[in-house]
Amino acid sequence: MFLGIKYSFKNDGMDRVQSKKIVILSFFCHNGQRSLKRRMNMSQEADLTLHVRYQRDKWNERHQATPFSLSAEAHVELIDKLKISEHEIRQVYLPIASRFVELYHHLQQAPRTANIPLIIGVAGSVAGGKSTIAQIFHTLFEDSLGRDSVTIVSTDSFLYPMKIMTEKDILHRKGFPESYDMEGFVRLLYECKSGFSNFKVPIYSHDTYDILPDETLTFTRPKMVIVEGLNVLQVVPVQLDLLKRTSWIAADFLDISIYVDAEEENQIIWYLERVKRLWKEARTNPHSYYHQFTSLSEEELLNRATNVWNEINHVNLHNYILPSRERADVILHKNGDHSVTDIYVQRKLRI
Ligand SMILES: Nc1ncnc2c1ncn2[C@@H]1O[C@H](COP(=O)(O)OP(=O)(O)OP(=O)(O)O)[C@@H](O)[C@H]1O
Ligand SMILES: CC(C)(CO)[C@@H](O)C(=O)NCCC(=O)O
Repeated sequence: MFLGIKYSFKNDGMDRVQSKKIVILSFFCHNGQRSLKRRMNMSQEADLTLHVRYQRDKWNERHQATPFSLSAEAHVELIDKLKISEHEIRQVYLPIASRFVELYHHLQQAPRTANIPLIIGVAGSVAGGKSTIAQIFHTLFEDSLGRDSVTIVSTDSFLYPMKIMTEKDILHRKGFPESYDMEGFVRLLYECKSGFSNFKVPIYSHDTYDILPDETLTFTRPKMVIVEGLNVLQVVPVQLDLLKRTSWIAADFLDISIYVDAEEENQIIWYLERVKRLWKEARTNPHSYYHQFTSLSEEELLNRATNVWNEINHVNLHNYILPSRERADVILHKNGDHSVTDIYVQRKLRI
């Protein structure tokens, strides 16, 4: 095992990031800029000039004067249910969410973009916190735009079912580009941006480790769509039936993208915590993929999961996920306790 990481690995609190490409609204820029180069190795430096880094205290100074409201329902959802601190919501997520909502309203005013959903991509590592951050934004957006106006789609919905992955002999590459129906995913984004009304996507379950055979997510006329997944910013060109001459990637259809970043040591801890939770729940659920491991001791389970991380998720992180980070408009770097320490924003205005 090249990492040799044990479950007891502690967060060392270090942060690092790099990046590239265009962005958003003026409020993100100027204050608190600092070169990232000091923190990067040589091979990454070429891309660093495209992002501006805001350390958390600078970010807070910048946004503390702006009044942001949070309804009682959103408060319950975020603070009581998701267990995100009010501090974190007010200081980090609300300022970003309110600008995305402004952008949505702005686009609604132009006939060309009216009634077309805003699509926000959330990328990052396995167990890095993508779906939690997608959930935070979902709650904040619906607080402004109304209930059932925002949909989260996970790209895991486009993983090939386990049966097909077994036939193709790619189970050991689950989460790698070839394990997804990328054409299906990109087609969904294309249809959202073309003004289609009704959508239907498969559902993936971490419990069964597979696509659920009889369930689908349906949604109609969303105002915003949050697509979260480790491959949202990857360059996997596909051709669509209606637009045969051009190759498309998912990022072609995103209005804004966020990369959720953290030290790998922390990601492994979060991953192992999730595996342990699924394993405990599997004791009373024979349908769970983790039921087959309930005879293992906790140490055996965590050793097995560490191997899975090292052999699959670590390789995926370094070969395919991290190389897409530079493409993100906003990079949120999290500490071991999930608090955001740095916000990196692309300099170029996208829209
Ligand atoms: N901001 C946060 N505050 C507290 N806990 C969090 C936060 N973000 C994530 N977590 C915890 O970290 C773990 C992984 O988070 P999450 O499921 O959101 O990751 P993910 O990137 O969507 O994973 P995957 O893509 O593999 O499904 C979960 O146990 C979640 O509860
Ligand atoms: C479903 C994905 C690909 C992403 O969420 C991931 O959780 C996964 O299952 N990776 C394969 C290796 C593993 O963690 O079991």
